[in-house]
Amino acid sequence: MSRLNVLLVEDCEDDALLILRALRQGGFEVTSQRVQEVAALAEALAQPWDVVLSDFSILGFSGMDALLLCRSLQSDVPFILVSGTVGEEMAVAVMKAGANDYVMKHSLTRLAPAVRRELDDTARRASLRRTELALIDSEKRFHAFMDAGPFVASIKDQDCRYMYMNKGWESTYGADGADWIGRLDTLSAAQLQTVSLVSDQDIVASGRAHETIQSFPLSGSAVSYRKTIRFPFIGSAGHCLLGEISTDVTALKQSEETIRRLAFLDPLTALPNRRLMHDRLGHALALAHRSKQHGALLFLDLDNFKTINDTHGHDAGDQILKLVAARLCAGMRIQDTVARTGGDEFVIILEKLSGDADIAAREVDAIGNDILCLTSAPYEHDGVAYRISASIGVVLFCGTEHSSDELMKRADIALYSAKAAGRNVQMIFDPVMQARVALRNAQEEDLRLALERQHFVLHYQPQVDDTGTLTGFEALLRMQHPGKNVVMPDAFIGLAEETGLIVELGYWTLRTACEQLYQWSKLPATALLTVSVNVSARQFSDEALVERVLAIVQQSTIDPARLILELTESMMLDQVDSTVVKMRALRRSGIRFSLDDFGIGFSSLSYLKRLPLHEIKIDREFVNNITHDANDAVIVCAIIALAQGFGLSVIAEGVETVEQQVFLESRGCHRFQGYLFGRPVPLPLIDLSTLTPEKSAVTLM
Ligand SMILES: Nc1nc2c(ncn2[C@@H]2O[C@H](COP(=O)(O)OP(=O)(O)OP(=O)(O)O)[C@@H](O)[C@H]2O)c(=O)[nH]1
Repeated sequence: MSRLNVLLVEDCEDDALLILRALRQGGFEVTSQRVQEVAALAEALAQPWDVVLSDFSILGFSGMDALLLCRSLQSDVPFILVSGTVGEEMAVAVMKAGANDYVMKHSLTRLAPAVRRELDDTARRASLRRTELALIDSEKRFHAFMDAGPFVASIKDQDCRYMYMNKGWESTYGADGADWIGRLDTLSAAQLQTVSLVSDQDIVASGRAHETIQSFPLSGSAVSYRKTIRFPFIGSAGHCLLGEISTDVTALKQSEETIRRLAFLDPLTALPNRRLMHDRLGHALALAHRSKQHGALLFLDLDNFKTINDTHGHDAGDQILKLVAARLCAGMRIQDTVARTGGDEFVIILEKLSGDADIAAREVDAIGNDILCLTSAPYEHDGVAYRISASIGVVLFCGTEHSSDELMKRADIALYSAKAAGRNVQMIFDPVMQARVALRNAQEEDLRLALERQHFVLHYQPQVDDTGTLTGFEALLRMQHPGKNVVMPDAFIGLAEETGLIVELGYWTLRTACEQLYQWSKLPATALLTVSVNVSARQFSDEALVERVLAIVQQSTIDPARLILELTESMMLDQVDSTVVKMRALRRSGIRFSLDDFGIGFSSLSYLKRLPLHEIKIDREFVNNITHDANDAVIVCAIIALAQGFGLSVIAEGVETVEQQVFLESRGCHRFQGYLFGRPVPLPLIDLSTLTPEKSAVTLM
């Protein structure tokens, strides 16, 4: 039994009972309300009903009135006219006005089936309506989504004609979508190829998705990049449709490009960096192997580039590096690689040289000379002219006999030789070079170990005044491996300078000398002795020099006035200003300075004026000859007069004979150092036992 909630518009109670009975007999479990006035009908229609059954002639209003009221208040409820009197014509009019059916009172057996049918129809209509609404809603959502997203979308039919496009499509292509519905795309096969696309027809035929990154100019702006996914799918009619979604990946592509640049290009010159150079070298080796042609690897390093930075600033240095890079690129062939691998280092890879080694060497030689010429031509930046040269190390290759690492090592060795040969030259690698470098490396290692294992000692050479009184010592560095002979500085200082080890060696010397000075300071007889220590140019240019020297002096608790640092003239050449600043800072603490080897270098009176010196040391070269070379004698006299003029102390080194001493004394030099008074000797050989505070006298054993 199905439930039925009936609104009965009937003024005859008997008829109403008959109608309800017919419904129950027809299988309904009926609940009902009967109305017979318009007001009551309107009130009843405020509630939902399954069906409205209405007589046609009711007291005071007609079935037509009931129908119209019903439609205005509940448009969808089934309305069935149940009447005994209405004529055919009226019945048709009522049906046209929206009644669902018409049943005569004398054939009420029709009523229940008519009601059931109407209930079914109403349910179907409601379901259809719901589907329709859902569809409208879904379509609205689809459009809202497709138009709001940052992408371009379109759908084409099985003939590849446009069926749909979103707002993104319209704005990207600047076209009205409506004009394109039903049309085909107009890109030719060649155009499709240039943007790596296959035709719509091919995609439909293959049934496979196609994906690509497209780059094309858009709306006059720079190049934009779009990723396009085109995929076939089956539409409602079983046809294969084509969907296309493109997203703007410009920013992504730009980021990728930036990452690529950072990873492989040198940011200053935009040349390939070391990593990319390595990769290109690998390819060049493979090519040389296949083609049996030679290639060459050139390491180029600018000469004394540091001077440009120091004199004109880092920015000017950068500009010169860029100009050098531009010249190198302009001077090379298209197949060659120019890379920047570090500060002022460039690498050039030459490919496709001759298969004959001699000819290839001549080719490289010519190219290398061209590079030397083009790099050494003057540069101009900001109205200033710059000159710089380069040194080049070259290694030839053919095939993959040597790894790229080995080739780079060899080019580096050749470059080192070019630098050692005086710069502004190119050197082609040869095995003798390699042996020399191996030897040098071994010596460097030896030096490093010697420093680490404390295989250095200080020898002390006395300095005396004209009464023969010991005034102090010069501390002199020697290398001494256990059980071996003493090695003089000439054998290792050059290498120590080159490798930078001289700096640490210098601090070691200073520390050791200060410790000794402290030992002497504890005894009254030796308390006034001074110690002179040589400081190399490289050490003096150490940023931390002042700090470290003061720390050593402080730690050893010596009187700084007993320490004399010996500088050479040559170190004034490049960096007078910074040297003066450092000297003054140390001078303030009491440390004194002696100018070593005076007279042999580029002595300038202006140094003597500017430097906070305490003493000038006359070089042994002049002292040696003073008794038999008139020129040297004149120079020595001038140096002594100069020192006196500037109020500086003067000491002569290399004094070996009494004649020399007498000469010097007669000219006003009263302090001496030389074999006449004592050779440099290790500490245990110095006997200070006879010294008294009044008159120092040193006996050398
Ligand atoms: N302006 C600038 N200088 C740099 C850059 N990278 C490194 N340098 C400097 O380049 C110089 C390279 O010096 P080196 O090659 O060791 O020495 P050099 O003065 O060229 O002398 P030689 O090579 O021995 O002839 C150093 O002073 C670095 O500080 C850079 O990107 N810009």
